[in-house]
Amino acid sequence: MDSLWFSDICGHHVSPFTMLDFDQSCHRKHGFSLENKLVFGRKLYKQALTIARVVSPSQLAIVPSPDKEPVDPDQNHVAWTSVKQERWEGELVVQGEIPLWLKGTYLRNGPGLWHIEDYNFRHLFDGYATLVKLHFEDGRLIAGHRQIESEAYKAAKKNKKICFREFSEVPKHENFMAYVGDLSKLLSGSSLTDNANTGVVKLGDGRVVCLTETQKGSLVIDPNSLETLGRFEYSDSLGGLIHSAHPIVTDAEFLTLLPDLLKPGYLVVRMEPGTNERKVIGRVNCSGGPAPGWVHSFPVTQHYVVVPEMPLRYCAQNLLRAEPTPLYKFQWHPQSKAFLHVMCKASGKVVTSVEVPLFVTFHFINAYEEEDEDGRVTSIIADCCEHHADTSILDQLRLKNLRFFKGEDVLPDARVGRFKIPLDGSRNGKLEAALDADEHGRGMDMCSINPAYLGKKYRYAYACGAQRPCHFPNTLTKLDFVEKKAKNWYDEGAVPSEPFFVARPGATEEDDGVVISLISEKNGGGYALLLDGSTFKEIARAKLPYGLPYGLHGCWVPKK
Ligand SMILES: CC(=O)/C=C/C=C(C)/C=C/C1=C(C)CCCC1(C)C
Ligand SMILES: CC(/C=C/C=O)=C\C=C\C=O
Ligand SMILES: [Fe+2]
Repeated sequence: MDSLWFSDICGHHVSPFTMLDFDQSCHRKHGFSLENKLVFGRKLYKQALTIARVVSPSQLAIVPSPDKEPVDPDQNHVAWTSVKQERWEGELVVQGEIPLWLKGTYLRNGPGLWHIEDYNFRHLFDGYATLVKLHFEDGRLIAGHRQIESEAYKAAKKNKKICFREFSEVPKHENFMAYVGDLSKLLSGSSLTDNANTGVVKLGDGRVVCLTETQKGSLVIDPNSLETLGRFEYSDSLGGLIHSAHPIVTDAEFLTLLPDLLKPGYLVVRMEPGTNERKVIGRVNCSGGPAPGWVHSFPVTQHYVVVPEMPLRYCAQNLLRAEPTPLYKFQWHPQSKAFLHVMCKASGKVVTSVEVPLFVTFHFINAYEEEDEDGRVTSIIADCCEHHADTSILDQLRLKNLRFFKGEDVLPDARVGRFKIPLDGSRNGKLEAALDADEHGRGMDMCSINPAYLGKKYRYAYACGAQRPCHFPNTLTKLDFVEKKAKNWYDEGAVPSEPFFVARPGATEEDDGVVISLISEKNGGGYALLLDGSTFKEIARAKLPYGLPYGLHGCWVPKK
């Protein structure tokens, strides 16, 4: 095996020999003018004063101790253990056969480093980004991983402490005045993280960008060397601090949502390949609640953008807090209800806003238009990985919960939630399971589809399901929405990452292609796995020199 070995995460030189038993201890408003910023500033300042009144300065100075690393090393699954070293690259030995048509690079991003010195992070989403590549060519596989050099990561390494606000972590303040100073930095966004640890997308112009929920956390990377090339600077003046972590990216466009926390609503924006300028398609005002619902992702059809308004809403007070709340930067507002808004992509007009049953989702799977016999669009179907309107999944993703699996069946139930949005002016939409959730063990998240079916009527989706008892989705699952059946792949004790579908060039069947996943094994090992998109049977696997931490979302960069 040809391989390059680099220094470990703390800068010590590591040889291939010492590596395998290396010890862990040595891991973004429309015209957001200055005036708006000042209004936002005043609002936040008032909230800060309220918090300061109820919490004494000494309490503000104290950040509660993070969750401790597990004592029992047997419980320390590699999926939840910081990546062993900064970077590695090498060719893998392949068992089985990689189809010769598979030419390109699968990239996967995720939070792979959950400690700085002896400070252990709290939540899965806090980790500093680890980018993984699997380059397929001529039946061979070159793998590699590398830490993303965000300002947040570099500063943490240099100063040996967290320096920016992460998902649940806030830099420790020396005193009350430092806390107030940090609040003013929050207004400009300068204290927010740029730790691009959620997804990676290939823009129509070829640039590859890693993303998270803060706009400043949009970082351009080189898909071959995995080097961080710099920040993706949005050249427009839309302002704001956060956006959806999952833009819809095709060769023709980049669509995303910018939540407006001041005047609750969302801007739907579009960016053309070769530009850095987002243009506003339209604006949706929220139908309920004090703030917009969290928009980690959203679906599109061929002519419409569906804007979800989930009752799990952003919460300005929680953004300001020095210590995490049970729902982190969010708050559950069931009385504010749940809505789906449908915007025409061409005109920017909101064609309908319907109330739907309460729901909780991170990930929309796909959406499409239903027509009558005259070709008129009568309704929209939108599918998501739905957590039964239960926010407890966010808590389940705390590292202490992920690291302590003692065989209890504690993964909250989830299903494929299928929304039906009538376009006849009715005020209510429906939400039902697209298939019996027992087909996939009542676990459901981390989904992909054949990208050729984006926004169109589709039959298949790939996701992670559950073989119970479990505490985290542990199967790779192929969902068939016509037969209402699922095929499941399972390896005892292993944690598979999001199954990613790559279509065979020239394919005419929706499921003609392969599904790629990276598996973290219970013995500390790991492997890249290829399943046949149709049969869902294994066609190849390749062992990595050491197991990698769990990762989130990926993209495919075809070889030109
Ligand atoms: C990894 C994942 O799925 C989600 C990550 C979410 C992040 C990093 C959210 C970060 C945020 C801040 C750092 C402050 C502003 C609010 C919010 C977007 C939640
Ligand atoms: C890993 C995950 C949910 C698992 C639930 O069953 C959600 C990840 C969200 C971020 O991309
Ligand atoms: Fe996601």
